[in-house]
Amino acid sequence: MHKIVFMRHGQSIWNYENRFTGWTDVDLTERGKREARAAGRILREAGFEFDLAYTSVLKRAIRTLWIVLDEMDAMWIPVVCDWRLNERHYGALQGLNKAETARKYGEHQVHMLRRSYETAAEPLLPGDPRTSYNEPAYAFLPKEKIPLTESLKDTVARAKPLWFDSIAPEIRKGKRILIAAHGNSLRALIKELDNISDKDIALLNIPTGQPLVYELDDDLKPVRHYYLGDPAKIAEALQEVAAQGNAS
Ligand SMILES: O=C(O)[C@@H](CO)OP(=O)(O)O
Repeated sequence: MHKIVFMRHGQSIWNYENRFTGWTDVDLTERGKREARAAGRILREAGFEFDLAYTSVLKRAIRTLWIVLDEMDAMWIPVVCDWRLNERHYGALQGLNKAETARKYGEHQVHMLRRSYETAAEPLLPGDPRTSYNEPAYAFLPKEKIPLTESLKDTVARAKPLWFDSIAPEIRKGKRILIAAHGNSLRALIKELDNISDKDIALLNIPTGQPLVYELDDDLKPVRHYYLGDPAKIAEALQEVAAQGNAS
C-alpha cells in the first residue's frame, strides 16, 4: 500500500481579494502562511515523513511547500518544481473579481467557468501583458505550450504525463510523496486517479492548506482518501471555496 499527500497552497492574496488567479504569480497572505504551518504541524503530528516533493512553478504553492517542510524539519528532501502542476490558466478572467463577474454574467456561468470540465475562459490576446511568454520560469518551453487559457480538460492533458512519467514511477519505487499544488491542477489529478466523470468533477472543490491523503494499492488505484485535521474546519474551508463564485 502506498500513501500520497496532496495539498492545495494556503490562502493567496488573490484568494483573499476573490480574483481569478490562474498563472498569475501572487504570494500567500499571512493567513495562507499560517495555514501552511498548521498543515505541516498536522502532518508531523500524524507521523508523516516524505522522501520527495512536487510543486508548481508558482510561488504560492512553492512557499506553502517550504513552510510545510520547514515545520516538518524536512527542508532537505528533493523538490521538483514543474509547470505542469501550475493552476489551470484562467485566460482573460485573470485578475477579475469573481463576485463582480457573477453579477455581470450570472452565478451559473461563473460556476461553469470555474468547475465544468470543458469550459475555458476567453483566451488572453497574445500581446496582453498578462501572458506568461516573458517569464523566466517558462523560458525553456516552446511558445505554443504556454497557454492563453485552459479548461480543466486541458489541465488534465498537461498534468497527466507528469503523473505517469515521473510521480507514479517514484511511488512504485516506494517514495513517500507530497504534492503542493493548486485547486484545479489537483482536481485534474484527482479526476484521473478516482476516475470521476466529466459531469461529477464540477462538484469537487479543494480547500486551501488542508493535507489530503490518498492510499493507493499496488496498481496505484485509490483505496481510500481523507483530509487530515479538524473536519469542521475543512467543511468551512470547502464552503468558502464554493462560495467564491457567488454574486454577493
Ligand atoms: O482563481 C484561481 O486560479 C482558482 C484558484 O484560486 O480559482 P477557482 O477556485 O475559482 O477555480
